[in-house]
Amino acid sequence: MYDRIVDEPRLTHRWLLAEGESAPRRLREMAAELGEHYGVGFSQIGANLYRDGADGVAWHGDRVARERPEAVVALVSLGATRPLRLRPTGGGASVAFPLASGALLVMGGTCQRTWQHSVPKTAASGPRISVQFRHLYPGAPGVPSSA
Ligand SMILES: O=C(O)CCC(=O)C(=O)O
Ligand SMILES: [Fe+2]
Repeated sequence: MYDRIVDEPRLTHRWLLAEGESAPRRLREMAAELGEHYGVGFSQIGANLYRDGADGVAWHGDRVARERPEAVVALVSLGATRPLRLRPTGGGASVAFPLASGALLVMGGTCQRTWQHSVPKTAASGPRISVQFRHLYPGAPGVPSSA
């Protein structure tokens, strides 16, 4: 995701907790509680702002997947309801998850390798923020490649 080019008109930010960056308290609390629940140490928090329907993100799998056989990516959706779609990697029928404000979607197992996800552009939408929680992977910023 972060090292290759996908169509992503939207505004993004990341906090790298593993590098000692401090995210807002609420987000750190969410990372801690979700991590405890899913049994992983979330070490980075991402936030995307989709300003309107013209913002979106094209089909992709998150980079964490290529470094690990399995990965947990948890995301919390805030604001306008936008569908997050999932399809088998490379194509095929997709399934849509309309994420209302406050919805939690967790992608686990091999999902980032064997499936792709996207948030398609749409004719009209109010603003939406997606907050994602990802865990350490070798070679990630601040993580030795042997980690
Ligand atoms: O907007 C979303 O909920 C998905 C974001 C996403 O797939 C990403 O940032 O990698
Ligand atoms: Fe993603």
